[in-house]
Amino acid sequence: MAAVEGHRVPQEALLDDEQAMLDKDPGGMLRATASSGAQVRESAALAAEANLGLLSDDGRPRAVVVAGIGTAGLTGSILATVAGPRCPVPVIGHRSAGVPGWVGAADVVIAVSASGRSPEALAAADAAARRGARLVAIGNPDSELQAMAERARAPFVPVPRRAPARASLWGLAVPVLLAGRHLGLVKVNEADLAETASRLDADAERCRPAAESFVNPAKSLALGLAGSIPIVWGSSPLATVAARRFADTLAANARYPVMAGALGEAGRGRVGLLDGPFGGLAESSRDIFADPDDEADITTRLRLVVMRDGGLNPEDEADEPVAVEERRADAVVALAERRGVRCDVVVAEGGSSLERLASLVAMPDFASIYLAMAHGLDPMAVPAIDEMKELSQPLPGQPLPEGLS
Ligand SMILES: O=P(O)(O)OC[C@H]1O[C@](O)(CO)[C@@H](O)[C@@H]1O
Repeated sequence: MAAVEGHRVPQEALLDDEQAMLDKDPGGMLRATASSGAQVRESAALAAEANLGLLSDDGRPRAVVVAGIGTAGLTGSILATVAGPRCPVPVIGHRSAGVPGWVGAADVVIAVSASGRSPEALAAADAAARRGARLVAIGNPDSELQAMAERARAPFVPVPRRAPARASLWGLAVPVLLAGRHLGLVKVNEADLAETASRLDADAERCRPAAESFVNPAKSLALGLAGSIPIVWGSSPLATVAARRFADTLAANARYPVMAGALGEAGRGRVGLLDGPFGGLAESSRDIFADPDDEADITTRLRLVVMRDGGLNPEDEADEPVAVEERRADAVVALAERRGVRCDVVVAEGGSSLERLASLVAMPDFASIYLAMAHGLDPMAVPAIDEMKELSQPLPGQPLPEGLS
């Protein structure tokens, strides 16, 4: 096994030392995350140059499949949530190789891969072309994905790969949304994109490494979560996408086990965790006078993060009124308080769904990086992912996914 470096017990002081943090980030994860606003602008310009208009030539599709894995796969959830509950066409995220069996000429496949070479996205592009579905591909220029799109005479949006996929979310998501706009699924306009980019810039400024913990919401969220098991619940479908994103970055960057999901669903089952050995039971038996540095006294505790949406306005066309979501969010905060389970609330802001999503994603993205740093972990290099890829390579002679050779 590769040697794993870092400190099991988080070291708060590390987050006050800007140089130590930058030393722990040789790949530039903080810088890449701070470029989110620039990614929105750049990808909007790149998408405008790609021939996405081709997508609208054949009218509204029967269904749209967004194919890709990891962060690329999350762009499908973003398209679905920004399209909202009244979207006239099903938007389906497909996170394994190829496309669902029913996909045919009436459908659109959006194949997304930051590297332009994930087997999942390549197999989807190949399957879409063979089945006569309309295809659009998004990813690294001069990649296998671009070559496949060209062979299929499909539009390709070349998103330069400057960082790992998880720090390229906005660069990948914007072309997916703009493809969705050409298909009549979303109404994202230029002002929404500009405001989203500005918000991402402003959050990067608030969360910059030089800003100390008491004025830096990402550092204080990271320190709050340090040593706990985070549970992240979203109050609405949009907030749930942000909750899942936070679970992804906490796992990949900080290597924390996280539970994330929709608060509505959690309220019918998983909310029981608040009563259990890591929730209320841990809190009621905790010795508040114990020395926090005494390892024998460290109790693993839950920490709840509630992503609150609040909706754009109370007349939102959702099937569930905003007031119901709001009451549920208040309820879970009250439940946590009654049991002594610590809780953070992140509240969405902004005038469009996209900007609101950005407001729930940006600060927690930084928090996941600071949490990695508090443990002395390089947030970018994840040896387990490389080892996993290496060990799961197909053996010589074993079949590859459909369409790949
Ligand atoms: O976007 P890509 O390059 O297809 O990669 C898919 C996923 O695979 C990883 O690179 C891990 O191998 C993730 O970081 C990423 O989200």
